[in-house]
Amino acid sequence: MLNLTNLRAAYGESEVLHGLNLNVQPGEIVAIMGRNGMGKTTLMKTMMGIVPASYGAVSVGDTDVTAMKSHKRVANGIAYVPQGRMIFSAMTVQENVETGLTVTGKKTVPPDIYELFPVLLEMKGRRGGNLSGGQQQQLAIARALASNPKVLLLDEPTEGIQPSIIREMARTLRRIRDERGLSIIVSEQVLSFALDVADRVMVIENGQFVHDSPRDGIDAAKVSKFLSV
Ligand SMILES: Nc1ncnc2c1ncn2[C@@H]1O[C@H](COP(=O)(O)OP(=O)(O)OP(=O)(O)O)[C@@H](O)[C@H]1O
Repeated sequence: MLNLTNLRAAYGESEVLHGLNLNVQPGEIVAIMGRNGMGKTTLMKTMMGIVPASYGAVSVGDTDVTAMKSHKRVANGIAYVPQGRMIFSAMTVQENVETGLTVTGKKTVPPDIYELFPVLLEMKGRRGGNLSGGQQQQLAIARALASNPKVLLLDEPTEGIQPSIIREMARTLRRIRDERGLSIIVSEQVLSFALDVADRVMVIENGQFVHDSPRDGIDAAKVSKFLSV
């Protein structure tokens, strides 16, 4: 569903992604793990078209999106929950979710989105900035789902979230995958969350994938070693 081919990206002269290859199947959840500064956010931004690829390709299904601006990528089925969530704090919960509808031409939020996140329905008139961290994360996921994506990208969704909510988030993401059949790519530093949520775990180090393992039978100690400083 999502394919990266020899993907490279740089900030000025400094190359950060050194030729990444990845093939994510429809309905597959892939966790990309790595320490701070290893390139996870840059990879997310390059898939989303916020950072341009300097070489290689990003495609969704049969569509090559490498040359497309971000909003066109959204229209082609990629949705993004950025690190730090980037909720519009002065807008209401409902207005935040509605911003995700733009590419669909719909005017109202489909009820199944609020079914996934009942707390957002309760709070739909509240300002986004008044929600807790966990609720804001739900809002950011709801907003991303409003564009009806084929591929959902989440950049370190557990950052600043309590452990009990993190477990719930893993369950919700699997439910979203089961109900909608979409593919999910999540960048992460918390191994327990990655093992809860993902079908496959990759490790990125200095802009290269250094480990790729199915969740079942994974050598968790080895992955953990990559993550320790
Ligand atoms: N805007 C930028 N300009 C120049 N260099 C950058 C920029 N953003 C990131 N970098 C560098 O690119 C490398 C990868 O950073 P990136 O943010 O992708 O890592 P990360 O794995 O997401 O880390 P974190 O977990 O801290 O978000 C780092 O060396 C970082 O200093």
